[in-house]
Amino acid sequence: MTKSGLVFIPAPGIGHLVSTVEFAKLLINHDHRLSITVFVIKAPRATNVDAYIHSLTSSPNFPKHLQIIHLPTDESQSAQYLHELTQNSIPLVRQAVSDLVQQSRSDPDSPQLAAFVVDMFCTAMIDIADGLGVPSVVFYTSGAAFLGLMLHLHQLREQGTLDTTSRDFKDSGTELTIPSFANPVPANALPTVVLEKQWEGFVDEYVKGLRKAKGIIVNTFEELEPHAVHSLSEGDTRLYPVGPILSAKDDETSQQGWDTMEWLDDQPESSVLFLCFGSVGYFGEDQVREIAMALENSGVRFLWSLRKPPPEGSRRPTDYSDPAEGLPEGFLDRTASIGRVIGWAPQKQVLAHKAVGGFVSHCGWNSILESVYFGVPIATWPLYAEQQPNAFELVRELKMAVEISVEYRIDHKNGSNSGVMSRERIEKGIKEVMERESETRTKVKQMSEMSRKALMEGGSSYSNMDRFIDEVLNI
Ligand SMILES: O=c1ccn([C@@H]2O[C@H](COP(=O)(O)OP(=O)(O)O[C@H]3O[C@H](CO)[C@@H](O)[C@H](O)[C@H]3O)[C@@H](O)[C@H]2O)c(=O)[nH]1
Repeated sequence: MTKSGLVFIPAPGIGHLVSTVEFAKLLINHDHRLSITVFVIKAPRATNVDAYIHSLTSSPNFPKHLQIIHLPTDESQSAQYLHELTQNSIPLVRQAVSDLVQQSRSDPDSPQLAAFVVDMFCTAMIDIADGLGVPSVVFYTSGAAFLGLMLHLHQLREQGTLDTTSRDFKDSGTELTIPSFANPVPANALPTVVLEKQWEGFVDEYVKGLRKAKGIIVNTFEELEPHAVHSLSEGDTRLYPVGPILSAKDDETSQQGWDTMEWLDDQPESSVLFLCFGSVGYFGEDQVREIAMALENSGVRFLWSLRKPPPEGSRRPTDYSDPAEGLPEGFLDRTASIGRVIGWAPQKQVLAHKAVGGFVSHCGWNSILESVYFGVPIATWPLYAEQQPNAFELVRELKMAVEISVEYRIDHKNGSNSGVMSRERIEKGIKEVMERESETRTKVKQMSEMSRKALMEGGSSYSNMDRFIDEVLNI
């Protein structure tokens, strides 16, 4: 039988790539009539992407009808932001898709192109699908509440009823009613892109792109965000919540990773706090000192993924060859019996380990889903992108996290941030999230069970995957 071919286009960036590829794997296993080609757009010097693709494709479990095509990268290009990289890649994707179509025309047994699944930052590629007469859906790597927020604010902006970019808006104390949130959202918990004029064009294009798609597949599950999913489904958005989609647990792990896991094996159950700030999160010297002091003063066991600020001209932090370089003098010696400082962490394995009892996170959506799946409560510390509304949703809406902050933000491009978070505030969050018995912990544990059920046959996400195949692919 000829298979239906899907073209997947994840945005550059490991957070986007991993969840998109995992969705492709899930979908192929879900329905054997499908074949998927993933086109990988890579940022210059993103070596973590190379390592990931290598470990993925060399795994014996790599599905037969999944193909990964690495598009050539111009290592000298200066584009750093997702939308710039994506724009620059349009001609490459157009060519690669055209080659694929040629191939299927010359071989009637090869998969026939049925649809595009494009990342939320790659909606510019929808035009390529339109040209070929196939439908496109968006793969949304963030949550439903944030999706609703962007759609709603854009609508208000178009109607001319709200300008969130005026100078004093963020600190005005205004609270907004947004249908995908059950509680009013304070202005200072909105993402930077809707607060600053310079992003207006980007947001406009982003939302219009989402509206062009035939539907939106969201990496969430109905039980996690019932209010948001309901509010979006009531509107005219065709929504497919199919998550939580996490990357496989048996990823290749570095020697440092193995040492870390061995160290965790020796720690008491639920005793270790994990601190990790995503693929591009990092702090300056002053902030690192405050975190170190908070950890030392709290006396809590910890595993800290500390990244070195990027070299000039790059946005990607690197690992210290010796973490002592970035830390206050003597810190490592004083905390040797209770803590470890590492670079890039094997995050999923860490969160899955029974010794880990709390997570200080920047609230990237994948980190949230991983912590929910493994039942580890978060202390929220957003940095950039949509992490402020994510943190707000976790703390105030879902009551599944404790707050270090929901409004903190860093803009490395402009060199601005919300100041240095004090050691006292960090220590308070640490102690709260590590409480052995709390409503937050109970809720997260319950949601962890629900997240697993959602993916099983008959579960909400499983059924939504069927609905996507029926409604979009018509097979
Ligand atoms: O030391 C590390 C750091 C990260 N990760 C993994 O990398 C991914 C990080 O993803 P995420 O938590 O979503 O954070 P970002 O990398 O910051 O992701 C970007 O993309 C997300 C999805 O759209 C957004 O929610 C974020 O705000 C945006 O910054 C997760 O799978 C982590 O397990 C590691 O394995 N080790």
